[in-house]
Amino acid sequence: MSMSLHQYLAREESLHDLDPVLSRLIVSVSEACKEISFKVRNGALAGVLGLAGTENVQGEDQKKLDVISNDIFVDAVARSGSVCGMVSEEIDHVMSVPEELPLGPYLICFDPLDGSSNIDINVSIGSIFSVLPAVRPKRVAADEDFLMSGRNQVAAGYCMYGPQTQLVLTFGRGVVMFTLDPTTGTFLLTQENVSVAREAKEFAINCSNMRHWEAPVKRYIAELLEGKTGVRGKDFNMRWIAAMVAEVHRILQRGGIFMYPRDHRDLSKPGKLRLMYEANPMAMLMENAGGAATTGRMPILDVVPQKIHERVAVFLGAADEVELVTGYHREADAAEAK
Ligand SMILES: O=P(O)(O)OC[C@H]1O[C@](O)(COP(=O)(O)O)[C@@H](O)[C@@H]1O
Ligand SMILES: [Mg+2]
Ligand SMILES: [Mg+2]
Repeated sequence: MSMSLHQYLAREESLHDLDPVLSRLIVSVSEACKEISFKVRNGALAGVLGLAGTENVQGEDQKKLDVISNDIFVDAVARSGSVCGMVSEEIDHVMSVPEELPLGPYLICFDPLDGSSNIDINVSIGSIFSVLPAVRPKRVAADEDFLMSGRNQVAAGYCMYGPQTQLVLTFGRGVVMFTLDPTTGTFLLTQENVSVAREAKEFAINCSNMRHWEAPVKRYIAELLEGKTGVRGKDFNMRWIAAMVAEVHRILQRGGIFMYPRDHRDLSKPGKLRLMYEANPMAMLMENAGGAATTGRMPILDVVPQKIHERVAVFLGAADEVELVTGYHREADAAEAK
């Protein structure tokens, strides 16, 4: 009989002094994910497909499920009594906890629904979360409270709504996976010690942006595409699910590298993905699974954000591949500096 999420958290509390308040936050997140999962499963029957008719702070069209998932997350987390501030992809400002609810010592950042373009086509989507310590817990949270590097994360994870609903979690002591038992509504531990091999034979990148990439990315991908006949001397396969959660999940299960590089279209945007609720939690999971995660120039977890919705270039997965493409950036930058 597998261990439930509650039993796992109790074990962590006794073995590793996991803060019970942090446990409670994770339980609240898991409850939010369960509720989102039920809505996703029912799709059109629950009236959750299609556009909401609004835009988020990133100027993206919000889907109904983006808005619904955000509301579910905000409500569950605020009521947990474990946080004193929330940042969501869908809300431009930092959210404080309402007066009538208790405050806790943590901050949470989340992407309530990742892979939005997959919602209406019944392909895997997910939710991503990152937990930070609040330096000074206070009733009115401010942007500055959140502006610390991802190294400070005390927990991170995602929930994937695919053929199965799976919750993947790290407290900085390895990566564990839970699968939602749909008959009992319980998350059960299905994998411990998740690890990513150093080598890879699969890569994921949106090749339609190739003409906009920087030279080191073009070089790296060209070499992968040359396969056995090129400098790499082996063939690589390619995948693109268009949901970071699903790409990361595949890498945690069978290896590979995922990339969303910056490009030359809008130099004010250092990438598409957002640091605080997409890149940081996935980077913490990768490093805890023995993989790596960089911006092409530095470890993602060392980036100190200037703003809560900051974007960043992402290269994550198999350590050897991430090191190689990061080295290509280093070489290109050094040549340019000469
Ligand atoms: O449109 P593209 O280039 O395929 O981008 C897909 C990427 O955008 C994202 O969907 C962005 O996340 P949101 O859906 O939360 O905005 C990533 O999950 C994914 O990797
Ligand atoms: Mg996302
Ligand atoms: Mg999203």
